[in-house]
Amino acid sequence: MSAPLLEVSKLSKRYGQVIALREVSVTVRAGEVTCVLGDNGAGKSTFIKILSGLHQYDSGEYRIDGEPVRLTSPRDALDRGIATVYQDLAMVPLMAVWRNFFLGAEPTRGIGPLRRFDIEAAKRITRDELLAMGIDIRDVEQPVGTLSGGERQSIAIARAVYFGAKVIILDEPTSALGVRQAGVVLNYIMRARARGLGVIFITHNPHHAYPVGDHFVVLRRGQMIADAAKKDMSRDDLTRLMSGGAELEELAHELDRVGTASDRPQST
Ligand SMILES: Nc1ncnc2c1ncn2[C@@H]1O[C@H](COP(=O)(O)OP(=O)(O)OP(=O)(O)O)[C@@H](O)[C@H]1O
Repeated sequence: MSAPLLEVSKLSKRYGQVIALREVSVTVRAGEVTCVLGDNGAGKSTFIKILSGLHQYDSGEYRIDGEPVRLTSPRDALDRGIATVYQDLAMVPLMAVWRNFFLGAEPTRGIGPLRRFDIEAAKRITRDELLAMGIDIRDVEQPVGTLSGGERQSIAIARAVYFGAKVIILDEPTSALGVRQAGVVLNYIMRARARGLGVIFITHNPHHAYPVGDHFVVLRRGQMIADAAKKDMSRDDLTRLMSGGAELEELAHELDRVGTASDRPQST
């Protein structure tokens, strides 16, 4: 079997006294969706930042195509085919869909001083690429801000695919969306997978993760509390793991609150 596209093993990271990640191991293969689930403070953002080259890890190993790497910037990650689609999507709402698609990487025509942005090519490529992902935008001249959240997420995914990503990391792509729009995005995740990409889907929602995931990793307070292939984990197991986490967090918070209240001097 060929080397996984991306593999981290026993990755740890601390911020001062806070252990944000403790020995986290995740493997991503071509044509697979790996879901990383966790509630607030589980370490999801830290995990994304390390994979995308924004943060360094303290210990463990990070391999891309089997080769150990120490990424120094998001550019470095992109050059190795690791693209991260953040919640804010890095799009300009007032600009047309096609302009956003090519933001910062415009196709040019001609050479030397005659080199110029090839608008027609950009529009055509945008239309074709979106269609290939099953996204039927009526008009690529439409400002991105007029599209639905699900459509915007899908365009960001299509853009990453077009620009050569082998692995896409999706940062809570469905969390701000209603059920229908979330369904739209989950559909594009399946399409990216069908095109042979490795997908890391970060979410706190087991109902969004389960239908599209091949593998599930659950983080709680920086630690892996579950790591299983779909055949070894039912939807109920995953939901239970996540709701258990939320309950525990809430309980800890409540205990802190009660503890603080009982420390206060009693008024007479
Ligand atoms: N720059 C930082 N300095 C200190 N502590 C940090 C920093 N970034 C994150 N942490 C802590 O590390 C832990 C993990 O945080 P992280 O943001 O990765 O979790 P998360 O799963 O993304 O949570 P959320 O869903 O709330 O964003 C938390 O306890 C957080 O307070």
